[in-house]
Amino acid sequence: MQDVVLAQEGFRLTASLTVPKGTTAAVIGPSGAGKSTLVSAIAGFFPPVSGRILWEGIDIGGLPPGKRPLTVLFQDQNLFPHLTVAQNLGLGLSPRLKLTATDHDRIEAALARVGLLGLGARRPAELSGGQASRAALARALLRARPMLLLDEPFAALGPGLKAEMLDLVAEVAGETGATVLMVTHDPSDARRIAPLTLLVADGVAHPPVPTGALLDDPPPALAAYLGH
Ligand SMILES: Nc1ncnc2c1ncn2[C@@H]1O[C@H](COP(=O)(O)OP(=O)(O)OP(=O)(O)O)[C@@H](O)[C@H]1O
Repeated sequence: MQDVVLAQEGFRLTASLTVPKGTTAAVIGPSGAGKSTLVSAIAGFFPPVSGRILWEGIDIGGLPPGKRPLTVLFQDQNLFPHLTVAQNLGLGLSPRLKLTATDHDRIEAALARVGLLGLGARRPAELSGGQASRAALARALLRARPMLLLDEPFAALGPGLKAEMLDLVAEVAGETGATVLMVTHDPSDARRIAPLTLLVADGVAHPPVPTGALLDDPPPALAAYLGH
């Protein structure tokens, strides 16, 4: 992000930073600091006032969300309620759901990977919150875009399940070489899978720094947020 300025009423955030390709970076900072806004801007849902957003040196700022080289996972509203779970996953492969036999096999494999084998025929309303999160993650995995943006998609899960999902993200990101940006309120999420962390506080999205060092010796804005 080059000299990016994001603003809405009473709120302004600047970002000049680079996330190294293929790494996982956590995004942490106080509530209302602008973490979700930052992710929305990268995903193309929130236009910056100024500045450029580049992927591999190419300005993606003019592209609509669906054309950007990324998948974004939010806490809610990831699944279409009128489609089955399998069809929702299918959207990760073909936006018009023109699916081949191979596609169906891949969908089954993705469901198995997130522990949802046999639930493909259900509608999202017939899943628990945790199962819905896993289905959304499975679709993101099938989409296999170079960048994965996570805006607390696992916040509603219990600690064990959340850890499992994080590990799955790390595993798949490792396999595919994806660059991951993960908004979280839980420093242990960052320690678990993100070598780098990007602090959003006081109107600035700071460049990513090594997670352990940042959390062990936090600057004042982060220390206050962490309750140190
Ligand atoms: N639709 C909106 N209209 C006006 N202001 C908004 C809107 N959405 C968010 N804001 C404001 O923008 C700022 C950044 O919000 P954002 O959701 O990005 O913060 P956040 O760091 O993700 O917070 P949290 O950790 O609580 O989710 C906040 O001051 C918020 O009040």
